[in-house]
Amino acid sequence: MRERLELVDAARLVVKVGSSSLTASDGTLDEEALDALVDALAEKRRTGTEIVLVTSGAVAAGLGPLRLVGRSRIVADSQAAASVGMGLLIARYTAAFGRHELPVGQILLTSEDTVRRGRYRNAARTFERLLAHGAVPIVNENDALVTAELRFGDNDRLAALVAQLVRADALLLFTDVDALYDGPPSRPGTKPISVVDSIDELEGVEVSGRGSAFGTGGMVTKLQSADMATSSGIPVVLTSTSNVRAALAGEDVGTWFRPTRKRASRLQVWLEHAAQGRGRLVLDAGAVRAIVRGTASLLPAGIVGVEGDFGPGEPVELVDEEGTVVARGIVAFDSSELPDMLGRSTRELRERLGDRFEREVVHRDDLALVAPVGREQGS
Ligand SMILES: Nc1ncnc2c1ncn2[C@@H]1O[C@H](COP(=O)(O)OP(=O)(O)O)[C@@H](O)[C@H]1O
Ligand SMILES: N[C@@H](CCC(=O)OP(=O)(O)O)C(=O)O
Repeated sequence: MRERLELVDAARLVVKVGSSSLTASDGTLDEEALDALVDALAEKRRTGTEIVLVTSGAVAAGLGPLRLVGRSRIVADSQAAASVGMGLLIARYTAAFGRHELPVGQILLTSEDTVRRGRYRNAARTFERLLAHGAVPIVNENDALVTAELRFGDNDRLAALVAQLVRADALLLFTDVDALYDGPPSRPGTKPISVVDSIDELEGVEVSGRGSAFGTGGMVTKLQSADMATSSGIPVVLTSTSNVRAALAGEDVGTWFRPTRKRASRLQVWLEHAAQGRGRLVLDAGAVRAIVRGTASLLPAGIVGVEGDFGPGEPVELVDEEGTVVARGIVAFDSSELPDMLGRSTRELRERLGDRFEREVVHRDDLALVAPVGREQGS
């Protein structure tokens, strides 16, 4: 398939490998599998493609040394295992990439690092510097410290966020099945799906949670990840870890998820997929229509209510009068300034309050539509 050849000379790829691919049947870290993966990635790196690796396996790798049998149900035990296991994992990756003279940099993320704009930008900067210095960033969730409320829990969606953050050309999800199947692969007669144009077309395809004792999230979170990436213009390959070389070479292995939208700016991607509004602006029906059309900025005249406490430069949700979130955007005014401005024209505001008030409340470059309406945008 010609479109897959994009992978041959891609500038930047995000590769995610699941616990099931890095764990031997006795529950210990499968060093041979890890070395084989690194050899293939290093070879790709030599051809000029930058690689960011999102790796799972910290919890699984830490269970053995702590003599915790199977996956403990106690969260604190998993966190202790992750702390021990992440050290082992990174040591192994450092040695394996070291054989190819490639330094690695460890990045442990929490959802807070993506929700806050300053931290998102900071993370993006660190990735850029690591890549500029020729290092391979190795990413996992900061399992040892993250609380239940702030947890991604699975690395599939984390990998999609990282792909957006570093503006990758493609996201590759490596797991223990060779493709997405039209039903649980263990069921006789199920068939692999080679191309997905849109996640919506998978209605009726049965996907389930984790497939092995070591994975988290199973195919459900992989499809969520593919949806996040493709809706921001990033194609996704899903296949087994044994197909790494073939996938990187653009061969027809596994499942290829086509991008469903054009590439958006980093700010727009952040607003749509990661940001959390600090407050809400309630829009009248005319303003909602103008925003959904995708060409208008939000002016004070179209706002009928303000909720929350926020300052200029912070993300807010734009909601219709029923409370449905239509878009998220960066607001230009403080929440205390807005009530006096509502429903007024910008000219009237300039005359009453001064030049600073003759401007958009949210500029159209600083806003992103939110699904389901947003799905139609820019496609
Ligand atoms: N429709 C499906 N197609 C393919 N795999 C599926 C499907 N539904 C469930 N699965 C399961 O998803 C598993 C992969 O997810 P998971 O165990 O979380 O792996 P990883 O550790 O790589 O993230 C597979 O082993 C497979 O059994
Ligand atoms: N962050 C956890 C892995 C979570 C996870 O998503 O696992 P998996 O489904 O195997 O990719 C760890 O390193 O053990």
